[in-house]
Amino acid sequence: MTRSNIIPVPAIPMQAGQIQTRLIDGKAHAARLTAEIELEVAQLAEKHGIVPGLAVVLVGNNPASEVYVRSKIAHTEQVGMRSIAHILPGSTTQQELLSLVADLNADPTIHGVLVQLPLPRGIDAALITSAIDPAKDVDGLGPMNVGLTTLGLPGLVPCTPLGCLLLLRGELGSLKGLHAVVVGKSNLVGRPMAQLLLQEECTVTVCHVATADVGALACLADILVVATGHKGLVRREWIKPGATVIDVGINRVTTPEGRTRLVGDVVFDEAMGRAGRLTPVPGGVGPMTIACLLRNTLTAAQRSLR
Ligand SMILES: Nc1nc(=O)c2c([nH]1)NC[C@@H]1CN(c3ccc(C(=O)N[C@@H](CCC(=O)O)C(=O)O)cc3)C=[N+]21
Repeated sequence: MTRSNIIPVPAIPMQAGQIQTRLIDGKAHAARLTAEIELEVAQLAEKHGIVPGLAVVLVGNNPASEVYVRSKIAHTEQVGMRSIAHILPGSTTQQELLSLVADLNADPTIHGVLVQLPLPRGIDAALITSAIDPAKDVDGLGPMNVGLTTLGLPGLVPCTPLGCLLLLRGELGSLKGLHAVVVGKSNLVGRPMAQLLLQEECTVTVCHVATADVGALACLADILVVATGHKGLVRREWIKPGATVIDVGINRVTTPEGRTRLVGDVVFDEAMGRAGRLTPVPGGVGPMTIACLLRNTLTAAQRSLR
């Protein structure tokens, strides 16, 4: 028997157990951002008589989407902007949706257009996002804004990745030279996130569903951004001791008591004491997504003056 069999060598360095994980307070970061936005909205009204208008389009009845849309509308009004909800039945055709988007594009009182995803079967999401005027594409998901973001040029940046970036900058300052691992390659989060981190001069690794050993790459990350929608994916061993972990996952689970609650993609209890900083779910990325939507709507309204 070798010595290591008698005295078990801990898989984790001893100090790792002593790490004090700092929770990243997304609500507090979002509140600061929102206060700035509120001020600029007031200035825009005073100097130019403009009230930023956001149109939120929801097709079909997805209970989770309805909650987000209500929340978006409430926040928009809190900062003094106007929001217009278009709630359409699940039977809406692609043509009907395209024609609504065309009307919103032509409406000078609307500065931002957001079509909530996912869309019902039979509607091509890429076609719809492409139809939104790039100047009003506050989700930043259309080809023009995706291109601008990728080139590092000023356009409209997708809200969730922008929110994650602002959290990272706020917590860490410069991200230059850090190794960022992004898990997930969705158009909504993973891909734009990787582009923004590249812009910050991070070394970026993108892992996805076909990656052979995600854990082996994840544990090299100084910054680990997880956006897969798989609860329990990220275990303790996947996290480099002291790393900053951004959990974008939102998964609804039912507790043994029959209540529903939200969990992320990271096993929270295992990340505590291992990560240096960690975003909770809820209260992490979610509030920043909403704040960034308001930021983008304000930006679109400000640019409409030029
Ligand atoms: N075109 C489009 N743009 C989106 O930005 C978009 C979308 N489609 N489809 C769905 C996802 C999801 N999403 C969230 C926004 C806020 C919270 C949020 O505020 N979450 C709170 C908790 C909310 C709760 O308790 O249910 C939190 O994490 O603290 C969550 C999720 C935007 N999305």
